[in-house]
Amino acid sequence: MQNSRTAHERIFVALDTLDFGRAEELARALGDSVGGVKLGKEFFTAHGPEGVRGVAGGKPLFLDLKFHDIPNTVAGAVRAAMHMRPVMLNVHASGGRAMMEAAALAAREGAEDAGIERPWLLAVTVLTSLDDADLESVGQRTPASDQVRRLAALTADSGLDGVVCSPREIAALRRDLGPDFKLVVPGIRPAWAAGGDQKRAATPRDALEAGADVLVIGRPITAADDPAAAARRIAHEMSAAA
Ligand SMILES: O=C(O)c1cc(=O)[nH]c(=O)n1[C@@H]1O[C@H](COP(=O)(O)O)[C@@H](O)[C@H]1O
Repeated sequence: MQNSRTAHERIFVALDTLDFGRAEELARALGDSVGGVKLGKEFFTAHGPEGVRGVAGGKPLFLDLKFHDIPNTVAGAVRAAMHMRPVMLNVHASGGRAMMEAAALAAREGAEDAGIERPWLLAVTVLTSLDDADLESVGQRTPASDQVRRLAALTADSGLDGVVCSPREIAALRRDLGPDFKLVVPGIRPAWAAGGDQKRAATPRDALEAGADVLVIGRPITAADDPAAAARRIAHEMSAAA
């Protein structure tokens, strides 16, 4: 996938719903206001690959299935995912180097088999819904910001294109890993939107200024009375930062 230039092209809208009709309607209504759609575990578990192809249509697709398993299993899943023609796909960095290397090889070979351009292969670092106290409760005493940097370095070393991180870590990762490493960023909350379950969040403008490549935004757009207007408002706020 090419790095997008205009603000709205950098937005991938998260269509987190079980309702196929609603996802289709949102994808249609938001068509020109965003750069692409993100379909993840909620929609995929309900509607499978066929549902994903149906909703994405020809739009750029971020397939967010966050694979995390032994290398052989993840490689097979990545290969199968290529038939949904994603431009971005993710695994969990905490699956480790061997898993990520297997995923990278599978993405190269799978894309060739499916006759598509190889998607950006990304690794999720520390979920944006977790803070330092949550990490500590699962035995992880390193602060989220340090853990994200550690996992992002491992991701780069394992040959992936970039990471999914929170807006709070963008600046440090840009310094650590340079301008070409892809930073795809959920946990985006305009000042006028509800925070919900996102704990490491920031505004679209701050995320863009810090150096995000793509912003993943769900409820601030999809739960708005007029989703297309909300997406345009966010793109406008981002343009002010560019
Ligand atoms: O990989 C992701 O996309 C992801 C990683 C992460 O750390 N945090 C996170 O929120 N996401 C996804 O980004 C989207 C954010 O949606 P909203 O919180 O509604 O804006 C959801 O679909 C999440 O599954």
